[in-house]
Amino acid sequence: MEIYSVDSLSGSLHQLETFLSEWTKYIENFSLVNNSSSANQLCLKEENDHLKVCQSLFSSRVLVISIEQDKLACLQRSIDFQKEQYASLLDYNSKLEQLVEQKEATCSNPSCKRVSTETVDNAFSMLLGRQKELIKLWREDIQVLRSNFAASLQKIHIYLFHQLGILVEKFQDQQAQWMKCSQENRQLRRYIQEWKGNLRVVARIRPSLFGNECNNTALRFIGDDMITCHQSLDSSAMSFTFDQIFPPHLPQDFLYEELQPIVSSIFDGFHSCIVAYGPTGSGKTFTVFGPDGKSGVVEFAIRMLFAVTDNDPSLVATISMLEIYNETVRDLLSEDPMASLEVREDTTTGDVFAKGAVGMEMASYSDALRIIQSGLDFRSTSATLLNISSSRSHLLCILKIRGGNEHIGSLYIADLAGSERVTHSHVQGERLDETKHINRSLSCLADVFSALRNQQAHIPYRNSRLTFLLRPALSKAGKAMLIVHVSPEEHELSETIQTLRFGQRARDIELRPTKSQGNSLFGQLERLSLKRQYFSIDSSSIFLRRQISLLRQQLADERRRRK
Ligand SMILES: Nc1ncnc2c1ncn2[C@@H]1O[C@H](COP(=O)(O)OP(=O)(O)OP(=O)(O)O)[C@@H](O)[C@H]1O
Repeated sequence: MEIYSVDSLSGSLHQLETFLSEWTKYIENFSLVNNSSSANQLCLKEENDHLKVCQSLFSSRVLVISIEQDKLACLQRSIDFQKEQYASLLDYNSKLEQLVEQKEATCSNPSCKRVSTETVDNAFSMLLGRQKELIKLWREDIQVLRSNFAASLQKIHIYLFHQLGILVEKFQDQQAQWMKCSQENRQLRRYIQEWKGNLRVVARIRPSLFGNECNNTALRFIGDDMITCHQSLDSSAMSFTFDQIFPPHLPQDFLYEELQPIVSSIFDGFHSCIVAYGPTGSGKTFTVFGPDGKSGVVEFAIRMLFAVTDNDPSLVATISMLEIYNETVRDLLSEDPMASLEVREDTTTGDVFAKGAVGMEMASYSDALRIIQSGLDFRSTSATLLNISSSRSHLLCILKIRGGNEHIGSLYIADLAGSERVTHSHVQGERLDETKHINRSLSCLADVFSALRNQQAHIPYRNSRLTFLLRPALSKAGKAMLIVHVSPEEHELSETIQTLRFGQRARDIELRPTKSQGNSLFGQLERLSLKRQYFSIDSSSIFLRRQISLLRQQLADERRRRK
């Protein structure tokens, strides 16, 4: 609602008063004029019109006044309402002031203050006490839990330690049993092999030189005597069985056990040979001389010889080192290692030798190592694409045992030069000539093996210097071990397969007895004696096994009793 101000109302009343006084003056003037002549009648008419205007003006003013009065009444009502509100507010304020005063009076009273502080203090200290009690209880609980935990932990430790002990014992037991069993197995296999008179063939896989043998999915080892090979992803597996397989990373010493019988056969009057065969870079020199030139097969054989000759001063051990380079035979221990030697045959004994080759007496083990090193210094090696130090010749270390003037036996250890594909090695000139000679003499060796396997009447030993010199060991009176070497690299797979095939075929060779010998009385007697040995070993191993299980039982009983 619009509220009019008091000023605007009083302005309207003032206007009305002014109008009324003007009207009175006008009436007085009119009576004066009425008293005059007719000229005054015109004037009267005008005045009459004017009066009409004034009347209408007056009636409009009256209307305004009544509106203003209404407004005034409304305003008055509003003022009254405000006044009422104000009065009630004042009343409420005074009540509030009273209350505030009362509150202030209460708070300023010291006794009242003390009471409330004490109450709060008491409540607070009570709470604090309760909290402390709770903390103490919790601490005690934690202490108990801790000691329980430590005790449990100790119990668990003792239990686990005990269990571990049992497991270790079991493991050692199993390991010993396994070692014993595999040793017996090997021994039996060796006996069967000797009985059959075969050439022993083992395979050695060198570790990858690029550290990626795990990537080679083509080669798989099955047990300790079988290897399978996939030529391509969709081809079926070829399997090769050997007398023993030496996988990569198997230390050199594992070979020694296999070598023992063949090395010791030298004292039984045999001409034996150990031949390291394989493609270039497959690890033949590593096997024969070791990485340092003194921890290979040669070093092991010499140690074995000295173990016997040291106890028998009548026995003398000698060594010769012959190199077959481009089909010429050289003596690496002679004063002129480049001189070419002739290969001759002693028709009475059947012995084959290089005429004029030095047989150096080995005074001691260290003396032997020195001699070997002096021979190796003259060996023909050179760097090729496939091997940084490739042997370009076949090397024969010939160990002989003499008793007085009598020749007892000999062992030929051959580190053959590696076969290589010229397309792979890209050799030229002198190296190409060497490669051709190497490959040709290796193929002569394969021919000899093939003739032996087929038991041909003529064995082509004389086709190469290598096979001719090895004839005593590769004949029916000889003993031989072929170590085929292969590389695990995938890009050398075809060489690997070729080498494994060569080894596999060699396994079928029977050096003795031949069919006719097998049927002879001597052959039958020999078989019988070997059979007996075989069965006596078998029965003694059964007896030993029984003894072991009995002892184990006793040990277990004793342990139980002590507890
Ligand atoms: N069993 C092994 N463990 C570790 N490294 C090996 C093993 N066999 C071979 N090697 C390494 O492989 C490389 C080639 O070996 P090695 O020279 O013996 O081959 P090779 O067959 O004699 O070759 P070549 O026919 O060309 O003379 C060498 O670096 C050698 O140290």
